Amino acid sequence: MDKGAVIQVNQVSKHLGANHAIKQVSFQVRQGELFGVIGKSGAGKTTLLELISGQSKPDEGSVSVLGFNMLTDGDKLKEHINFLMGTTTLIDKMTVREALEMFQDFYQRTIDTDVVLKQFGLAPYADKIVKRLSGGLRQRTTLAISVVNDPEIIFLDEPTTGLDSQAKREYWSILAGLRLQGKTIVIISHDMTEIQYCCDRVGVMKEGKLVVCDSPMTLIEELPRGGLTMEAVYMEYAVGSRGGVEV
Ligand SMILES: Nc1ncnc2c1ncn2[C@@H]1O[C@H](COP(=O)(O)OP(=O)(O)OP(=O)(O)O)[C@@H](O)[C@H]1O
Repeated sequence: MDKGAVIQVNQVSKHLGANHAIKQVSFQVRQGELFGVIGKSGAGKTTLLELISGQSKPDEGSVSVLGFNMLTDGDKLKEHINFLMGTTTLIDKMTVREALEMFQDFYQRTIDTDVVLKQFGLAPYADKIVKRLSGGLRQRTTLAISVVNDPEIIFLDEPTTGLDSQAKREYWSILAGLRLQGKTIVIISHDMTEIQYCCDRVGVMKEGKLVVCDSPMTLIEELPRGGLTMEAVYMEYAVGSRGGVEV
């Protein structure tokens, strides 16, 4: 693993039924990075996140996270990472505090509930039922859950989908705070504006391949046909004909 890399993915492939969902993907994520994964629906983003967070195993290739080999040391890694899916259904009927406490039980190392509530501005809502909160506060609750074990790496699958602009801004400002604490964050998003302004680097997926991976600014500046935004990068690599380029 390169110095500074906390995630190292080497030539990873994964089949899901008849689908070749991930095709020889290689990349690294460095310590403290906010790393975005983008691509069309079905491109393989969630499957990739599941592979690097230890939720599933590759058919070929290797994944090393924080120096742990995911094939042999997945259980040891659990304490050091957290994986947040988009849904809040599981915690809908609980209070915010109950939800945090339930997830704390999964880990040996945990942060005090009141500290987490305060950090995420959730103290006034601690005894409210999650389902009755606004979308922004619900997503803030799920993000708070994702730090209960003080993880070094957090994986987020489309956490801001459905949020209004203000709630998105609040969400990303909390992510920026977590990054300042040195946490590494890998996030899937369909919102090219938030990807452009908030991520350190972005990987673009197309049909199971990682077709390009760099900082948003570099990707924009090096667009072969020009363009000023991540939207143009998305159209070029995730949708357009350059989607077959290997990195
Ligand atoms: N359990 C499964 N069995 C068979 N094929 C699957 C399974 N889960 C996903 N796939 C297929 O694997 C491919 C990658 O799916 P994946 O969910 O990773 O895409 P995605 O980029 O996350 O899409 P979205 O943006 O819609 O969430 C798709 O073609 C999908 O239909």
